[in-house]
Amino acid sequence: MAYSQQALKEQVAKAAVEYILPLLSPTAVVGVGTGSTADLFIDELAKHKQQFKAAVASSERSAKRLADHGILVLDLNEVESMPVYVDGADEINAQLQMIKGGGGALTREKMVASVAERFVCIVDESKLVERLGAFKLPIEVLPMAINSVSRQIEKLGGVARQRVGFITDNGNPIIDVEGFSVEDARELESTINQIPGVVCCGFFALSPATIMIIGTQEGVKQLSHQPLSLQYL
Ligand SMILES: O=C[C@H](O)[C@H](O)[C@H](O)COP(=O)(O)O
Repeated sequence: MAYSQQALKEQVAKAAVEYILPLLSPTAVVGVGTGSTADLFIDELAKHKQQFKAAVASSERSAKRLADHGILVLDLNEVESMPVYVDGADEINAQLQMIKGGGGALTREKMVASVAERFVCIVDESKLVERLGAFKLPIEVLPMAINSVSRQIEKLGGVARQRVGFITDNGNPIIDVEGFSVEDARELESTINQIPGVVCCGFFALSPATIMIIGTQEGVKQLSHQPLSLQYL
C-alpha cells in the first residue's frame, strides 16, 4: 500500500523530533519553520516540551501553534544561538539547496535559520528535484518596489507576478517568479539579493540545509552529504 503525502509528512515530522532530541537541553531554544510539514513537526515537538526551554517561530502562524501547545515562544532578538532550525521546503536538491516561501514566510525563515547551528529540512519525496526552479520563486519586496524589482527580474529571464491578496507577516507583498533557468542557484540568489527593494529571495542556496530528512515510499531517509546524487537515496 502506498503512503499518502500526508502520511510521509507525518513520518518525517516524527523522525525530525527523534533527530533533534539529543541536541536539546533545558536551556535550548528550537527554531521552528512554517507550513504544513512544520505544523506536524510542532505537534510532535510539543510531546517533548519539558526537554527544551523555548522556540523561535518563523511566522505568526507557527508562533500561535507553538503557544497553543504551551511552548514558550521567544522573539529572535532575545536569542543568541539555537542548536537547530527545522522547516519544510517547496523544492530541495541533492546539494540541500532549497526554494522556500510558498507560504510566504521566507524572510523570517531565513533569519531564524541563520541563527541556528543546523538546518534540518523535512520533506516528502515530492519536493526532491534534480534542478531548482519548477516551483515559482517567491521574492518578498518592499511595496514601492514591486514594479521596479519585477522589471529587473525580467532582465534576468524570469516572469514576475505579484501574489494576489497576500501580505507577509512583515507587511510586504510577494512576487512569484517563473521561467528562470537555474544553472547556479547560488549565483542567482546573490544577484537577486542585490536588487534594490528586494527584502528576501526564496532561494536557500547560499545557506543550504545541513541535513534533509525525506519521507519516501521506501521509508524515511536522511541526506547530509552534499556530493551525493539523487540516485544514492
Ligand atoms: O513559506 C513557507 C515555507 O517556506 C514552507 O516551508 C514551504 O512552503 C513548505 O511548506 P509545506 O510543508 O506546507 O509544503
